[in-house]
Amino acid sequence: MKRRYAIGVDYGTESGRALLVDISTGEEVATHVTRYPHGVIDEKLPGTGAKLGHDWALQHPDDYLEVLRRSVPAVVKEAGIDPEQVVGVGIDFTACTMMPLDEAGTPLCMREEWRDNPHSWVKLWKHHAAQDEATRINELALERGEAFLPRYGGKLSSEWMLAKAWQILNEAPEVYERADTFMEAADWVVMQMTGRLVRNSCTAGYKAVWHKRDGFPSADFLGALDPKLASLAETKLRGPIEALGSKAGELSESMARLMGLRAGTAVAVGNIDAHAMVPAVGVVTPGKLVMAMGTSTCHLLLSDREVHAEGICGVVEDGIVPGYYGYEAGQSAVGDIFAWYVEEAAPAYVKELAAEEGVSVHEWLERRAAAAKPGESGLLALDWWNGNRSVLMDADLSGVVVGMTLQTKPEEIYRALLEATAFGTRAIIEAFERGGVAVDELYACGGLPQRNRLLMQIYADATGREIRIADSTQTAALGAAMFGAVAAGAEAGGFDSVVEAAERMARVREETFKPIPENSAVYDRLYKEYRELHDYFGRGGNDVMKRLKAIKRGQS
Ligand SMILES: Nc1ncnc2c1ncn2[C@@H]1O[C@H](COP(=O)(O)OP(=O)(O)O)[C@@H](O)[C@H]1O
Ligand SMILES: O=C(CO)[C@H](O)[C@H](O)COP(=O)(O)O
Repeated sequence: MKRRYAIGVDYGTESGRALLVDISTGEEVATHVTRYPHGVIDEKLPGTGAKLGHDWALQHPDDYLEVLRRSVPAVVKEAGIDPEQVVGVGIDFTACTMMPLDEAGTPLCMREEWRDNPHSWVKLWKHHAAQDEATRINELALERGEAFLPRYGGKLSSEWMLAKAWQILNEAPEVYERADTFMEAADWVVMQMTGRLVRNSCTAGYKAVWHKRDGFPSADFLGALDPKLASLAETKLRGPIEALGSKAGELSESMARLMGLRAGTAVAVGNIDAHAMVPAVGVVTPGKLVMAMGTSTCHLLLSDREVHAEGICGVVEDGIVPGYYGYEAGQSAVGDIFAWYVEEAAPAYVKELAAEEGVSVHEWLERRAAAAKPGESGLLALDWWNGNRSVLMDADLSGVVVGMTLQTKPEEIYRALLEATAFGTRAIIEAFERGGVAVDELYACGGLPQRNRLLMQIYADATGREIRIADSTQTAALGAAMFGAVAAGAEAGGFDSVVEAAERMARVREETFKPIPENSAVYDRLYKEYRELHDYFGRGGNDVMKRLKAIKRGQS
């Protein structure tokens, strides 16, 4: 019998990548990355050059199609296979990455008359300019005792659909009026491939506050925010919501030509990047916390019970693996904090030495930082360079490094930043456990674990837990490919469930990172200090971060 393959397309923050996988072994046969031509649009609008506000982050929808045009044919060509052998395609995406569409499904920013309006563009997950709306949503939901609020740890994020849609209404009512629908980019790309408007239960559940039985927040609640929002759920968020693993449809003739595949190939409903990684590391049962570590980190956990606890970004039934409650928590910047240091703060001499030694600045700093012991630098940092989205859920919080002196070295600051993110993860694990959701094992995947060994050792030491690492460097794309194979179903050469797909296709490395007891002892002490700083700056002990942001925005 001919070998059978599935293609997963992973849409990250800066680029999209396609992965062609043999579905009976999980072998990753070919991969291709396309950087988004417009990247992250956070300073000025393409074309007009109009300046964007603080905390804005947009994208260009055609960049997503560019990934299908370039990367999909490239993996088929590299593998030298017949497109007939590809049984299914799945995609995963950053989320909530949303856009307004017209009746034909065209993003408003792709229409001449709307492209000058920044609100017509795709709002990327890390667009944080809707914090005012998020704060008001949370205040009203708390006041009214809305049942959905506890499922999201007591606070909805400014990154999510309601806050972003409301920001459009507040700042560009004409765009809000003109939008026929608001869609997640994941669903829009699936709609381009299949011609069907199908929303996926994962982004709907985690990012648009949709519940399997209760649906979206009520018209009464939405209308109390603003009467114009009352019909949001049944109008601009309308459309069938289908469970992960479902087939959204089949590849249309025109898209099949563009992607170099067979028309009629099964296409899975979209998924969130981090959530797709869970079955891809073989996690299909409770108690195993999967850390999807890249630009940001998402923490994902399955459980057979629903509890409501601080620190949980969302709990969604069937939201990750059917049959379980899926929990999400997360840190809105991790790799992005290290990138900030390397690009904006590391001194020129570090960059020169790294270049002389032929290593990246990250590697140079990691090597130096690894030579020190925990606590030796006298530094402690908070990991809020892009706000806090678990436990405190507040995009207006910012970064801190305490303990700097004239002797402080760049590699010490770099290490303190790595440690800060590990402490942020420990705070999340403790919040899960306080809430009654067990965390027995840790799994790490995403771009960071295989790039930075010191980081993984620090995580093991700071959490006191052994960490298993994904074997794939493309875990999200592998997970998306699995869902593509499930969308095809066993009859068409795929699988009938994601559990079956995981048995065949998932892999973790033999080597694990184990905590070193003497390091853990020091980190226990540093973590105690971290908690003090965390509560002081994050729970109202000193709101200096918010006041500084207000001054920066020119508010009184
Ligand atoms: N050696 C390294 N150590 C720590 N961070 C790194 C290293 N190399 C790259 N990074 C960070 O990894 C992040 C990208 O992670 P990746 O998983 O590839 O992307 P994404 O999250 O967008 O899918 C960037 O923020 C970058 O700063
Ligand atoms: O919110 C998220 C998932 O719920 C992700 O953090 C977001 O999609 C960005 O992912 P990445 O760090 O891989 O670019």
